[in-house]
Amino acid sequence: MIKVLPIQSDAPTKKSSSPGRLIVLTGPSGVGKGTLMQELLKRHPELYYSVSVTTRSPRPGEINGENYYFISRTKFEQLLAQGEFLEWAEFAGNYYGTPREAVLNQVHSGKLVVLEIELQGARQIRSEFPKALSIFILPPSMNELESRIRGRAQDSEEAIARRLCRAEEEIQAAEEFDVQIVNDDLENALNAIEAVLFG
Ligand SMILES: Nc1ncnc2c1ncn2[C@@H]1O[C@H](COP(=O)(O)OP(=O)(O)OP(=O)(O)O)[C@@H](O)[C@H]1O
Ligand SMILES: Nc1nc2c(ncn2[C@@H]2O[C@H](COP(=O)(O)O)[C@@H](O)[C@H]2O)c(=O)[nH]1
Repeated sequence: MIKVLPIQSDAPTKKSSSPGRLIVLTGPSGVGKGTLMQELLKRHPELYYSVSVTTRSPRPGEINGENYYFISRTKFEQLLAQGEFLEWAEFAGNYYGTPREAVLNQVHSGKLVVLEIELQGARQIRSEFPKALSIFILPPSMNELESRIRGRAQDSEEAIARRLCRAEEEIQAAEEFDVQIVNDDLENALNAIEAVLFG
């Protein structure tokens, strides 16, 4: 089940005259959001990538504080009760959330802040922060999506099935977002994102 925390309705851009802005990068698991994000950060180090909090176990090579802040469910629920998340969701059996304070501070200081998040969180940000720019990343096909998730070789069969099932649902929602980009050729997709962000 997906649950979303209601968040305050004051959009950060209303509090500052700076050009800071929230950018939402969403799309199904395995579509390549993280890969695109890494490349974007290499090309545009001025972007601020919001490191999420999760109760998922780290995958091999993932670093606490860099890929995610990995915490227990009890700790997540405590932070949630304290209103520490800008948005949060339960996805494939784990909690994920965006740290509120760090993100809003960066937006207020004039940064483009990118949230790489799943559908329910993206919807919540869109509804609470109407000036946020939202980009939905689509796979070239469901077969290609499955082979990317399998190729990553970091999820159990059960997790793969859950992610693919959820992906079907998420793709139906693509049109809700400002821009849709197919991540077929990586370079083309990157160029399309850059065009949207920087004109
Ligand atoms: N354009 C592309 N062509 C081929 N393979 C790609 C492309 N983009 C990403 N991949 C590969 O697909 C796999 C999944 O990518 P990635 O982990 O970035 O997806 P994701 O959307 O961030 O997933 P999640 O939301 O589950 O974190 C990786 O092995 C990555 O190398
Ligand atoms: N709503 C949120 N979704 C998030 C956040 N951080 C990551 N995600 C999304 O979760 C799924 C699964 O991620 P994985 O790393 O376990 O493969 C994926 O779609 C991520 O984009 C968050 O803070 N909030």
